[in-house]
Amino acid sequence: MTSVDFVDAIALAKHRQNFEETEHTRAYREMLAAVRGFQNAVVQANPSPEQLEQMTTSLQQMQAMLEAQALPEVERWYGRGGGRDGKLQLVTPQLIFEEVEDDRIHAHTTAGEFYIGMNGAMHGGIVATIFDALLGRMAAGTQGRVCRTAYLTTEYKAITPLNQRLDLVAKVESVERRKRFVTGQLWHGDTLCATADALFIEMLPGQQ
Ligand SMILES: CCCCCCCC/C=C\CCCCCCCC(=O)SCCNC(=O)CCNC(=O)[C@H](O)C(C)(C)COP(=O)(O)OP(=O)(O)OC[C@H]1O[C@@H](n2cnc3c(N)ncnc32)[C@H](O)[C@@H]1OP(=O)(O)O
Repeated sequence: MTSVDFVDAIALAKHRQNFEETEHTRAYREMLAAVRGFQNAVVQANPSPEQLEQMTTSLQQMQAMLEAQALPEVERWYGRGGGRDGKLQLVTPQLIFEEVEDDRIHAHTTAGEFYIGMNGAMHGGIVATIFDALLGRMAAGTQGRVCRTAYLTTEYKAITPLNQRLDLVAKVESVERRKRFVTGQLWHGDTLCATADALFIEMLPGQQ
């Protein structure tokens, strides 16, 4: 099968749900953790000209190595492995799922410096991205329903800190036909930093 066969979102999701945790994929997870560490370090340093030259050369070499092995989406490990430790992805800080029920999720995360907005606060787009991932997972529920975001509204109530545990709560408020209305909260201790409400639509066979 090629990526062209997977214009159908349900078929693609179903195929990608079969993900085996092996030593090899654990090593991939570790590599992604190293990339996160690198991202955090790279935003914090002003390297010397020599260090920059060395870094650029090494990075270009690694990029070429990976480009030579690029695969269609359907075959990639990236974006899969959605267990307690969340998916293998880099677009949000790692989400750790503590409890996943069909109408409620408790999760937590800690965002490194890479996700900075300004003055120690998390970037607002990242807060919204965390909610998209969390509420998308909520819409999927325990059945793994394949849904897409129709809208997502985020309210920023207090600065979301970096490098500190953040607690995430998601809830299904109501369900009408293919529509799932879901809400989310992002807490730092007793401080409610952000809230979201969203509508997710369950995909029909044949939809992308
Ligand atoms: C056993 C364990 C298993 C575990 C499994 C784990 C699985 C984990 C899975 C995942 C976790 C992570 C998940 C991440 C999630 C990320 C998701 C994204 O970011 S998706 C990218 C961004 N979103 C888009 O690109 C969508 C673009 N929009 C569209 O494609 C369409 O508009 C779509 C599909 C959303 C709806 O189109 P239509 O043609 O299918 O449906 P129509 O008829 O238009 O709408 C259906 C109903 O919804 C309402 N509706 C649609 N959009 C609305 C809106 N914006 N506001 C209000 N109502 C809306 C309509 O009025 C209609 O309502 P009425 O049933 O008639 O009452």
